[in-house]
Amino acid sequence: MQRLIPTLRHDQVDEALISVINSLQICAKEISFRVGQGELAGVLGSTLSENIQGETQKKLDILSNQLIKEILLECQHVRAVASEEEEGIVLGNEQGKYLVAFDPLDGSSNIDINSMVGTIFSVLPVPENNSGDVDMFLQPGKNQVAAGYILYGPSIMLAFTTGQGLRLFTLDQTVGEFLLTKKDLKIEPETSEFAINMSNFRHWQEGMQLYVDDLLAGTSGPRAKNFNMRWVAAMVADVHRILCRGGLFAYPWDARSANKPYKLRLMYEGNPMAWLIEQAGGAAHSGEERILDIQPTDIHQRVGIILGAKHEVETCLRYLEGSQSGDKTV
Ligand SMILES: O=P(O)(O)OC[C@H]1O[C@](O)(COP(=O)(O)O)[C@@H](O)[C@@H]1O
Ligand SMILES: [Mg+2]
Ligand SMILES: [Mg+2]
Repeated sequence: MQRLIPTLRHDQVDEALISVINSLQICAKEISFRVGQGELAGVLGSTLSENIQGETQKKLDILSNQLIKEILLECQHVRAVASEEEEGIVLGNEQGKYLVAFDPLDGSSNIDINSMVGTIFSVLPVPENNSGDVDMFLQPGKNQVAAGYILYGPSIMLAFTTGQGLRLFTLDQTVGEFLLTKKDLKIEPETSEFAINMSNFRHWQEGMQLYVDDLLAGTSGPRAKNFNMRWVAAMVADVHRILCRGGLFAYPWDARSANKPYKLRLMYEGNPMAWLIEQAGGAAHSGEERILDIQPTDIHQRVGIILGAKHEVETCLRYLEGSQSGDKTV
């Protein structure tokens, strides 16, 4: 089985980018070891602090953030990093060619129940004639040069793309190497499984409510088939399931809080996941536009997310458009 770095060389990926990816691979091994040690490593539980987004930080959020930041900033090719757990960007080498945005620990609420969590990352090129500041990061997701996630589950997996298809690697813990276990992965355009936090139903737009109502109606409803539901509450794990067996994932607009109508973040959740899904032949949309086309205005900006099986995403979008145009008969 092929190791991660030789597959990148085979694909003729730029050596500087390979070096950034190698640093991310080191981070994955460090974090997975601590996740695996759990209570023994003293990493469970919350801290007294909140991140910039007002969310209580878990010990593992802080530790993972610290590890990734330190390891990436040691890489001479990293110009700056942006993290869910950092208010501003953190500068690295002025000559670095790449920017890395990351969610150090995704699915934080799963930490204390020994369930799946992950790390999500997105690598962008440093734009020419840049300000040297946060503006460098404000590029649409279609500019990404590498993106992926590490899933800390029963086995440690890396889903990864540089735009040459989607590959899955599994960490061989006996030798400490990520080995290629699936290449050119594709998602079926049709599905009969969806993932959404149903407890938010009453807060959604009418189109989303109508869409989910029709999924639940099964064979007796207009979709004329039964749909199954899954929700791991860690985007990494829900997206991983979709890559493995198809499905639709949505964290849509909701009306719970006027100044926070979306939960998930564009730069280090939406963009990397959208690219992985598109590379696998799926679709990723905000409800208003293709996620990868969104021009960010803030490194922590939030976004609606509807992604997965291409035809199912298109069907969901027709319900959203239909209800906005007053046509309820989608
Ligand atoms: O608590 P909810 O509504 O189920 O939300 C779960 C979602 O929130 C997240 O945990 C947010 O990510 P963080 O854990 O990195 O803040 C996603 O991974 C997941 O899809
Ligand atoms: Mg997250
Ligand atoms: Mg997180």
